[in-house]
Amino acid sequence: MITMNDIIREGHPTLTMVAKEVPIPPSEEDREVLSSLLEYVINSQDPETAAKYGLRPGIGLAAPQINVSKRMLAVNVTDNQGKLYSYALFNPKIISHSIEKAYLTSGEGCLSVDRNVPGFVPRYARVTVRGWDVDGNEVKLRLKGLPAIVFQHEIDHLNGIMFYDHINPSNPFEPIPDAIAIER
Ligand SMILES: CNC(=O)c1cccc(C)c1Nc1nc(N2CCN(c3ccccc3Cl)CC2)nc(N2CSC[C@H]2C(=O)NC)n1
Ligand code: NI
Repeated sequence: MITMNDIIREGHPTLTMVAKEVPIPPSEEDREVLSSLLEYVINSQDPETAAKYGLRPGIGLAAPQINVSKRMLAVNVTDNQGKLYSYALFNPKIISHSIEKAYLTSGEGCLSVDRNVPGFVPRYARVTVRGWDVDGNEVKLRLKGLPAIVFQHEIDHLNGIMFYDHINPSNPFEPIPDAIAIER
């Protein structure tokens, strides 16, 4: 199982690399890595398991964060209508998105960033993501709200982008025009 010792932190070169596509159908090794990402996110949200293994809670994790520079991510998040989005995908890609933006009013955190970086992170309000699941089946997701934010944060990791790269350096809390404010 993945623990915090496996998660690399900012300053590690892998976090700023563009990760490689995973051959589909996936190898047994790639399937195990993808499953371990989802296992971590789920474990980290269970208070007992998180306390037992010292896991920092997260709702998303990308393979580069465990020093595997391959295009894989896992998300386990409930939206504000109580719908659970639990996905582990190979080669996820945003194939369309809204013009409208959205952001978390509390800012974003990252398991690879051991500090608080305040500021609004502008994201697309709605995205359509296509990827492949652990069995090699194509998956297409239409996302909005917090799930859309998390997928964009994790897909950024596959392109070597950190959430704070999107924060306005001169005014981190500058209002984002016409954007949806997501309170959590
Ligand atoms: C600087 N302010 C903040 O961090 C911040 C501050 C307040 C609110 C939010 C909403 C913030 N923002 C933020 N909070 C989260 N969590 C909220 C708590 N939660 C959690 C905690 C405990 C048990 C179970 C769970 Cl579920 C885990 C996830 N996660 C992310 N991100 C950004 S997208 C990837 C995702 C991620 O998994 N990061 C590790 N951002
Ligand atoms: Ni992150």
